[in-house]
Amino acid sequence: MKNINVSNVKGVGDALLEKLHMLGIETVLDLVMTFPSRYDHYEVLPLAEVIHDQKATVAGEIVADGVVTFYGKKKSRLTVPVNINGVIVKAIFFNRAFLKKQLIKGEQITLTGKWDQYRQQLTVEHHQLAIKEEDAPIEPVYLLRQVIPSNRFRKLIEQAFSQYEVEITELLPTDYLTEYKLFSRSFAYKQMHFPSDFSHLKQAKRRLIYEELLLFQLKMQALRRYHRERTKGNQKQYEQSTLQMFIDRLSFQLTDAQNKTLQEILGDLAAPHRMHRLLQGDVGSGKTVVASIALYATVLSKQQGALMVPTEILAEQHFQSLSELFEGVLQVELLTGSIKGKKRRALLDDLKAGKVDILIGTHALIQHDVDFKALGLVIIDEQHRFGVNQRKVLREKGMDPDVLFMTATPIPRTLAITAFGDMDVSIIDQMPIGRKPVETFWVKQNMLKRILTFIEKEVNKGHQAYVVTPLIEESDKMDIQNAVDLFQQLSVFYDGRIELDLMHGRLSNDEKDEVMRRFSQNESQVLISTTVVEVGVNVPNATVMVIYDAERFGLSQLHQLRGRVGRSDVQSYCILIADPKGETGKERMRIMTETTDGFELAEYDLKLRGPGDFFGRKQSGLPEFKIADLVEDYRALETARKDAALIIHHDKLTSDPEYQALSQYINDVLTKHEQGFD
Ligand SMILES: Nc1ncnc2c1ncn2[C@@H]1O[C@H](COP(=O)(O)OP(=O)(O)OP(=O)(O)O)[C@@H](O)[C@H]1O
Repeated sequence: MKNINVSNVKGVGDALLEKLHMLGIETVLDLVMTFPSRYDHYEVLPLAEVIHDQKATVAGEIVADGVVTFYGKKKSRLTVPVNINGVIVKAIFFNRAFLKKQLIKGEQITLTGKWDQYRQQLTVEHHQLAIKEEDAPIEPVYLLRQVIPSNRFRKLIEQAFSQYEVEITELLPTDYLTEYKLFSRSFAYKQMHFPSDFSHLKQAKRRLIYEELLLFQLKMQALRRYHRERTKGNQKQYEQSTLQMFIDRLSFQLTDAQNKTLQEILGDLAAPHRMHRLLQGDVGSGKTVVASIALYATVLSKQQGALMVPTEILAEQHFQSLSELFEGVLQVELLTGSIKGKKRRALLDDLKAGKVDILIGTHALIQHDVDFKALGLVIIDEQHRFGVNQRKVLREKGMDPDVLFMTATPIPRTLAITAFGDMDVSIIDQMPIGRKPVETFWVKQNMLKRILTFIEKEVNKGHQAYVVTPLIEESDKMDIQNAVDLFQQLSVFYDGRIELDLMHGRLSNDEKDEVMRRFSQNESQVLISTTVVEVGVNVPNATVMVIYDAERFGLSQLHQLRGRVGRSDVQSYCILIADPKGETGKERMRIMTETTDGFELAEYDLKLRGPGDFFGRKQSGLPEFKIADLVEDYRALETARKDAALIIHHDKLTSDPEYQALSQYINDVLTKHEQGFD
């Protein structure tokens, strides 16, 4: 079925084929899987309530056999007189002369069509013999972008079913159908297009949602198992005691959660398979140090490590902190887009010769001319799934290192098992000891003076502050203007009492580095910035985060920004300046003041914005489901996940004919993966 070209459906000529292609329909399966976007349902109305020139459903009794008249080439018109609520109405059927035999005197009939009050006639689109309220036809409505008329499309689907229904073979083992009381696959598909009634439609959807989620979970889990069992990693061997000494020398003790995740990661490094793991932890929970230890273990086993981050500021910052951490022990280098010419050449030579132990950078790290001597571990920080393609690039370069993804965005469980279902996941669910939750306030613009005075007080205590200006999506220029204006306003207010600095995307990299250096060494105390400081910036001495026009940000983003403070044991504050108009906006500000738990905020954000928007505009890595909805169908997702795990680990998959279709599906997934097509 999958491979039958849609041109095999009777009636599909070249012109129609082209239109179908425009709709992305290539195969018969694509066609029958183009489900209606909604269903119209017309209640049976008394004739007196039907409005002229509008579509409605009425019901009555055929009072005489119909009469067919032919006109033009092959065109016909069948007129059937029907008594509807005591009025004799002409029911007109165009080009369906064959109905004459069925629509005979005395039959009860329900009709849907356009009503012409003056001619007392109804141009019928649907009809059904027998009258029952609940029998009013449910009309599928397709999203066809006016490429193909709906009627034509419906006919085409009917035709596809009449030719190929038997080819819609069952995927699920019979046990599943029985246990969950699911429709068979072909029946469910057919009901989606031609529902008998709403209860059938619901059941058809239920079946297809389960199927879609199960296949997806099977794919993710098969890939996960593949990474664990079928890949050959480079098993790392090193002196445990040397690593332990390094951990003992840190200026703090690892939290239990850090220790646990570290053990999981070290376990992967030592194991024969390739690591494909996500390290998740709320802002400031201490992921970077765990990553650093993993990098150290890699180098101890005579391999190289790479840390890839989304922005140059972050690359620079990690470079600084890892250089300090490994001073005199390891060779740490930085590679970003702004390192060019001779310097870059020399760095790449050293890298190839194995003189560099750890390379930190942006995605410049995996450009074609960057070759490692023995790359053993790549850590990819932030940006959901942006690493997926990177992994492919690495593989194409002949490198297949262990990969650890890190994210500070707490991802609701539903999304995590969907977006990251093919990975092992380690979670740091605990903050370093002594951290106090950031106190958050929501204020209006007219409180500005008080806020600035508050900042000054904090600065006088030796602390620092960020002031973040709004993100205006349409214009980068306006962002900067906002920041510049604010900088001037604050300069006037503080009148030289406080050292201020300004950071935005248009500064050169050297200028950005200098601004960050000054702020992190407390040479400036207030950093006015656009959102470039959002992720990862670590200046533990900063205790105040002021966010302008906070209503413009998503909750996750606000949480990220707030996470720039509260990174030591000193009490920190976050001030949201916002004047949201709607109730939802107000609710969002309120919840920010009520919780500092990233997971709680994420769940809330998901409900508010839906899964598509959750990760923001960037490519999210979330699959697009045809009918399932990650929020609504959460329970089905859980069931599918459990079932997929059972199926994957069951020997039945290879031996039992009932499981053959699923087994084939998994083989296809893995073959595609091996060929690099996923
Ligand atoms: N166990 C610990 N005890 C005390 N301080 C710690 C501990 N672990 C990390 N830190 C410190 O906490 C701060 C935040 O740690 P780190 O930058 O690793 O967090 P992160 O999870 O990467 O944060 P983010 O996602 O916000 O960038 C750093 O200054 C780090 O030195």
